[in-house]
Amino acid sequence: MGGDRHRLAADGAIHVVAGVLSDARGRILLARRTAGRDLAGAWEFPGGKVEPGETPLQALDRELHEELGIRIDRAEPLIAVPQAYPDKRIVLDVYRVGSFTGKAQGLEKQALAWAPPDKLATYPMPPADRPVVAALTQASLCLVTPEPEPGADPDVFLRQIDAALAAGVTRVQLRVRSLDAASLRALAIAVKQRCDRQGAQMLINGEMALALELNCGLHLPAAQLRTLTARPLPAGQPVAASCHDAEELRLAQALDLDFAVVGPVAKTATHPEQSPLGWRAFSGLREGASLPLYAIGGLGPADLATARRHGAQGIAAIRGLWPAQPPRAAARRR
Ligand SMILES: Nc1nc2c([nH]c(=O)n2[C@@H]2O[C@H](COP(=O)(O)OP(=O)(O)OP(=O)(O)O)[C@@H](O)[C@H]2O)c(=O)[nH]1
Ligand SMILES: [Mg+2]
Repeated sequence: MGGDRHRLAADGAIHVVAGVLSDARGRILLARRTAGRDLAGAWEFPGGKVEPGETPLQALDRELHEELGIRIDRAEPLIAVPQAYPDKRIVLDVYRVGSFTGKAQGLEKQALAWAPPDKLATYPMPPADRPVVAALTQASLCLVTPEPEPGADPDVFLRQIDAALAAGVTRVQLRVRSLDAASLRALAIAVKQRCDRQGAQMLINGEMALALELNCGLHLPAAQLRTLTARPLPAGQPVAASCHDAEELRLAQALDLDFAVVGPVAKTATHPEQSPLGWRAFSGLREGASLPLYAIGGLGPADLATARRHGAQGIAAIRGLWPAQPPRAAARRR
């Protein structure tokens, strides 16, 4: 609710707040937009437009009180998604409501549903909500592996993978161009085993045949993305792409890819020749797409909150997520 008065963000976008409410079983509350409003029939996170003079949390508390009859005790920022619709631009500013008082009811005749997180993606939702669902259900840290040192013992590389997984990485893009086919295949099998063991997801960069053989994901460099006319793997296997501009993002979305990695956001040691996008341009790209994005380029786990504020579901990094020192082999530890 909220009538016609609403607050515009500094760049002219409509500021919308929405809440993620969970029940004791971890299910998440969705509300169905009623007939006669924009995006009628779509499922959404309850909320609405911020009014002049309100803070985002005051607006969220008011909206959830009007729409559901509850009051917020505690809420934390989850992700803010800039999104361009045909008739307007919004920023969907989503909060995880840690605790609330009252029992949620559909006070505006809207249907409500408590959805298990793994079922969220099956509800038809507005485009701005897709990155929100990704932020709730997918990896926030995506490691892109550095090239193995020439001639180095592959075990050192694998121990570093283990350390990165132990530190919280749950998605790994194996990006290796310097090895011959047999060594790459052996390394990919070993990395996949480690990811499987830790419940992490592996995508291999550029190697479609290996992705099929190992039943893992595929990450497309932008040049390879541009050669495709259809999604290269079945729906169960994730496919992602590196994108640098709106056209590559459109293509990734048209091919129904699962996510894109966009950057470089900041200056990065591994690609010093590329000039950085900056967060403002990242948000501009975010606004025109609805697939989940990872921000990459000079970032680390400490940048996750900033990335989420600009609509990234997570950060991807080589150096930022790679253990600085190869951990010693277990056998040599005393
Ligand atoms: N509440 C909410 N709005 C969303 C979501 N996703 C999304 O694109 N929107 C868009 O954000 C805009 C504001 O939402 P709203 O219609 O709930 O605003 P409101 O409660 O103040 O009601 P109003 O229709 O009386 O102005 C709509 O254009 C809506 O389509 C979402 O998950 N939750
Ligand atoms: Mg509303």
